[in-house]
Amino acid sequence: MSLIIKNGTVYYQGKLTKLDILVADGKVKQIAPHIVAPADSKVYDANGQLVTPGLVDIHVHFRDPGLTYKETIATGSLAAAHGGFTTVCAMPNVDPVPNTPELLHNQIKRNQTDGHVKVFQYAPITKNLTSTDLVDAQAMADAGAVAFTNDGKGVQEAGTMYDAMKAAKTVQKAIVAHVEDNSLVRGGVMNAGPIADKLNLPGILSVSESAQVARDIELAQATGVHYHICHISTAESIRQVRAAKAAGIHVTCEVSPHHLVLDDTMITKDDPMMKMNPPLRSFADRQALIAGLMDGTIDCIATDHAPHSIEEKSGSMLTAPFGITGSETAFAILYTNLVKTRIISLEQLLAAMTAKAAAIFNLNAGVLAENKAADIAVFDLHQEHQIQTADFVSKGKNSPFVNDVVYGWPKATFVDGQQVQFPQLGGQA
Ligand SMILES: NC(=O)N[C@@H](CC(=O)O)C(=O)O
Ligand SMILES: [Zn+2]
Ligand SMILES: [Zn+2]
Repeated sequence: MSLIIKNGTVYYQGKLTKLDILVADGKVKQIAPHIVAPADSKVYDANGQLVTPGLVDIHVHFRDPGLTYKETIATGSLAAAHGGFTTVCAMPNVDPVPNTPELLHNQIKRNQTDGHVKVFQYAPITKNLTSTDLVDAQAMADAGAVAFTNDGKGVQEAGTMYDAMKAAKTVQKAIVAHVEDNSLVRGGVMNAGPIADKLNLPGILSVSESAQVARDIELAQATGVHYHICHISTAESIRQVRAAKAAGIHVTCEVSPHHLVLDDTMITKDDPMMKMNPPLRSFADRQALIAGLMDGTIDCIATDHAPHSIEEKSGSMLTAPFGITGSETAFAILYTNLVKTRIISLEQLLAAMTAKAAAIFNLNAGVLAENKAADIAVFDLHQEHQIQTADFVSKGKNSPFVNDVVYGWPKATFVDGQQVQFPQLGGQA
């Protein structure tokens, strides 16, 4: 049976246009104004709504296996779909870490069987993420790794990073870096500066990120690897990426929604929901991130969806784990805070969450086109929505955006032409 998504404002070929989309056999068959639907078609009326390619998130944590009380592949991928994402890349900081091609292969199979969206899998750079023992890059690439990352931990030694980059370059995969020099973190729980001082909380120096960015850009130039920076957060890091790109070094980077809309001036008390790694930086850093997104220094937006239990995220920032959820709130938070306020255009936001995100690893996603998979998301830009923890299908309720009033709440998500159902919410309106 075919499906027709009618009367939506469709993000197609970089523009927003009133179009219909005809779907059959899981694929987009036609995109045009006023399509006459085959008689037996199901009709989804998207009148007044935004219709986009399924969003692409190259940075999520599913905690499965090992920490499934926080999230599973099933719940995390359902949360992704609930946020309008149809393609994600899952981080390897699970337990056990997929250190071997066998474990990675098994993880990829489980992503396919349990996933409600298309889940690509990262391999670690080094065994158990903290050792200096490199994984077998060729075997991991053959097993299907999308790229290599130790996300959650910085690679501390330049020599380890250099060897990892050489190996990744040989198998034509990217090194995806959580940039953090442990010797500059100093037990901090939020950004170092006047706000941390006022709250009497230990600060994380912003050079803990940018010093390693500087090192890695040098190493990327020397090895020729594709070097991708996770959740970039400081003005100094942005300045270095901008210069590296101008010099023709193959560097890309992502920014998380929370670093674009929150900064440390908004931390008014010891609040674990405001604790994430990297920390919310200064107002000036946040302005530099927005400028970097606008001028293309930042390639894409990725949520860093990092679910934790409510018990873990209660109490003090001194003891709570780093990380917040992001899949379900990303689009609405960014639309409300950056597009409705006319800081960036809707087209810019959508490019950074679809085609530009997919392009980083050449994923076949993020673009609506005839004969491509019918991975589609629908958002309501007009209706107000107050975010509630009860909205979340993720096991993680650790969001600093609860109670925020937003626009752009997701209405429907289609994966290969099938509308994803959200049983915990009793289906979506
Ligand atoms: N971002 C976070 O604060 N936490 C992430 C790890 C990471 O992305 O570095 C996690 O796995 O919880
Ligand atoms: Zn990280
Ligand atoms: Zn992460």
